[in-house]
Amino acid sequence: MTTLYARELEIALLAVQRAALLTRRVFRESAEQKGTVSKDDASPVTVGDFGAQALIISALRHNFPRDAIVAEEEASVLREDTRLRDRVWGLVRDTKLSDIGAEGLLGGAVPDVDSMLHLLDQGQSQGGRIGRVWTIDPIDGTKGFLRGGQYAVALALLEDGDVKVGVLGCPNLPVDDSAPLTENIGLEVGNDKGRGVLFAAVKGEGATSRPLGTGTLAEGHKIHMKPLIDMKNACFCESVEAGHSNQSEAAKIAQKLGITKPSVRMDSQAKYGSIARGAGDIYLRLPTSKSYQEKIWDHAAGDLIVREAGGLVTDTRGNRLDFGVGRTLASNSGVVAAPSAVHSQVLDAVQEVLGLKK
Ligand SMILES: Nc1ncnc2c1ncn2[C@@H]1O[C@H](COP(=O)(O)O)[C@@H](O)[C@H]1OP(=O)(O)O
Ligand SMILES: [Mg+2]
Ligand SMILES: [Mg+2]
Ligand SMILES: [Mg+2]
Repeated sequence: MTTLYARELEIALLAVQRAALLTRRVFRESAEQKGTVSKDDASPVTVGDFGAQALIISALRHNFPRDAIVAEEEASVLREDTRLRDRVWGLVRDTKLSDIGAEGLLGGAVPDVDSMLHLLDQGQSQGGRIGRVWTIDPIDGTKGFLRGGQYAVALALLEDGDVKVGVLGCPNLPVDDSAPLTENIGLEVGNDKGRGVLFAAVKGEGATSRPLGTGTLAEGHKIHMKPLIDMKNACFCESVEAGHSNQSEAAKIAQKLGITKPSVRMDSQAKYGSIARGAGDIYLRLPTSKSYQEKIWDHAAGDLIVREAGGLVTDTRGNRLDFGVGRTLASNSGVVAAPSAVHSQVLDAVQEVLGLKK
């Protein structure tokens, strides 16, 4: 039974559920209809990212008005492009939870388009090691979202730099925790049957999974990483995008560990959720450049969910991910997530291949 952070967890689950309803509507549209624009760093953002972020911030502002928010997106593009703005507004205005009580807990509808733009800009906190900070990735794995594959709606609460609550909504993962891990690219659009899962964790209270539906929240059930008895049967997950994680180094590490199965490539923090429920075993994220700093919203929820399911998450140097240094994981490099019992063995192989051994 959840005792600490019960209210934060409930609001986070409902906020992610509502945002995921919005993203699902956009997911069904063709690539052109997703309203994709390119950001300054050349990464894509869609009407789904903007709409989901506005809904989540609205729920947080209603319930926790004093907390800081670190979110990926902001409204400047929408202030210039009124057509895009109006499409986002249409989605935000029309997306509600069917459970009226739950919708009320989130504070109900965003009143108008200007409030929506104002909400979208409320995620620019610099983060840091003091106080309560929510971090939001409204669509994690936008490239997967555009490709018709995996993506996640991610929300986490940090307190003094430590992750206390994490929720991941994965609309395209199988509901069934024991379903085999597949790449799921080019999913049949409009057929959500058997798909959609909400992962959650509270520090010290374990990790759960439940169906991500449209109605009243289902009860969560505990999930655990799979005990890895024989490394050669391990299933490891990595990014689809070769630019996000070094796939050739990952292959060398797998070989060193004696892993015989090919890696499963999927976008987003769906990888963290998948290993937390034992559908996969190991998640490696290996830097492709010295200059890229991982963002806290790309890892906070997944990090806690994996650790609460019996895993260990470090960077390639063996340090825990430090969410207290700002909007990025500036003091970390890459990610190594594995069941606690084998993490040091995996880290050893990672460090040998990357030449990090002293
Ligand atoms: N060079 C990079 N290295 C690692 N991750 C990156 C890089 N560029 C973008 N990302 C981020 O990786 C995340 C997706 O990871 P994955 O490939 O595992 O699904 C996205 O949030 C994406 O950010 P963005 O949202 O700005 O596109
Ligand atoms: Mg992301
Ligand atoms: Mg994103
Ligand atoms: Mg992005």
